[in-house]
Amino acid sequence: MKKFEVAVIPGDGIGKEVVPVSLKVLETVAEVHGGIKFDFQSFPWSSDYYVEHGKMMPDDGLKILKNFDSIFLGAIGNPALVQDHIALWGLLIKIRREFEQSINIRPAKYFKGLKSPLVNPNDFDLIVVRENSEGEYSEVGGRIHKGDDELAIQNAIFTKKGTERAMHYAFELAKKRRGHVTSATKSNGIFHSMPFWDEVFNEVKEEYQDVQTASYHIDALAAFFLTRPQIFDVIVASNLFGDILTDIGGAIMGSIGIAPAANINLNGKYPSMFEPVHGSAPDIVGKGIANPIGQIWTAKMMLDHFGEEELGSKLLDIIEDVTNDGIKTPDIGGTSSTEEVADEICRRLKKAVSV
Ligand SMILES: NC(=O)C1=CN([C@@H]2O[C@H](COP(=O)(O)OP(=O)(O)OC[C@H]3O[C@@H](n4cnc5c(N)ncnc54)[C@H](O)[C@@H]3O)[C@@H](O)[C@H]2O)C=CC1
Ligand SMILES: CC(=O)C(=O)O
Ligand SMILES: [K+]
Ligand SMILES: [Mn+2]
Repeated sequence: MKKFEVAVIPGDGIGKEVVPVSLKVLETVAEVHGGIKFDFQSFPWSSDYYVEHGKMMPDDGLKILKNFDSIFLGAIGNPALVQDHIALWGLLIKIRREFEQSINIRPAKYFKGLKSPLVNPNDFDLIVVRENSEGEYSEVGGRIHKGDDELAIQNAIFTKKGTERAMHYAFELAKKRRGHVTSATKSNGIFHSMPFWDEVFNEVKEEYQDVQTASYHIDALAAFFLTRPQIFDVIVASNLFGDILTDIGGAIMGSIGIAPAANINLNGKYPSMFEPVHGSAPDIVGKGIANPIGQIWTAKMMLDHFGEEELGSKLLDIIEDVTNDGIKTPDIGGTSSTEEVADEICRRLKKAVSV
């Protein structure tokens, strides 16, 4: 029996709704598999925790998390309680950085039974490799003066190592897929970092003669996500560009509520973290209508990470079938609740394996 110790952080808002039902799905996966077991330990670190303790997680929070095989996270952010940058940097971004989760992979594909807002969505199947530890997400800079003379400086950080690492990951991934990498740049408007990004991309691509490449400015690339998403295989992007592209990736599938993500630690020193692309969705919290698919698909990525690809792909097939059969939440045109969708996925998992 293989045992996986998973730290669970539901976080804020709908994180607390989609995480529990996804754990039920994972329990069902373990049950039908027979040879794996999950040991979940849940942590209440969140904006509510901040209100009580003045911090998003205890001082030894990272020390506690370090010993787990992975982290399963919902979403962080409740702007009514804590300013967003304090909340995110105090937990989500802290974990990504301190645990050297330098890559964030975020797939998007045409999904059976989903109504894409695109008139002609074609059969797209892409994955964004988002640099996850530097770039435009940075604490470097500052603010001075008050009033009309106030100014803010925000520095973006692009290291050769970090940039190369993201690109190598993208090329290796492309070799296992359709052999194409697109670089998201903006070297016409951004004077230093993006010409550097292009140079590194041109260097790295020399090492992968069998992989085709393209490079587009982020503005045009974002538009191509809408007009011709089928041209993309792997897209490598900086932290901010990747963030923006992947909300669009969710949207063209039919809802941001479906899109999954994996924050990958490459050096094996720390656990990786699995979370959906979406946030805490304060506008729908408490209604029981949050789409659990992003979180469940994220669980599938965690299964892949644990080497359980076969069951992972079965789970994704089932998610797609359930959607296709109309058991879906309102964001994708259904009338089912969060719980009903997850329960149906569990029911079919049991059925698929028992026949
Ligand atoms: N990784 C994380 O934990 C992230 C946290 N946030 C935080 O979440 C809070 C809300 O941010 P927003 O910009 O509104 O982004 P959001 O992703 O939470 O919501 C954007 C829109 O998508 C909808 N939506 C999101 N997930 C859904 C789901 N599973 N099912 C159905 N509809 C869904 C929401 O109802 C909303 O209309 C903020 O505090 C923000 O900082 C935002 C993005 C990522
Ligand atoms: C913070 C955020 O929006 C993300 O990581 O996707
Ligand atoms: K999230
Ligand atoms: Mn985002």
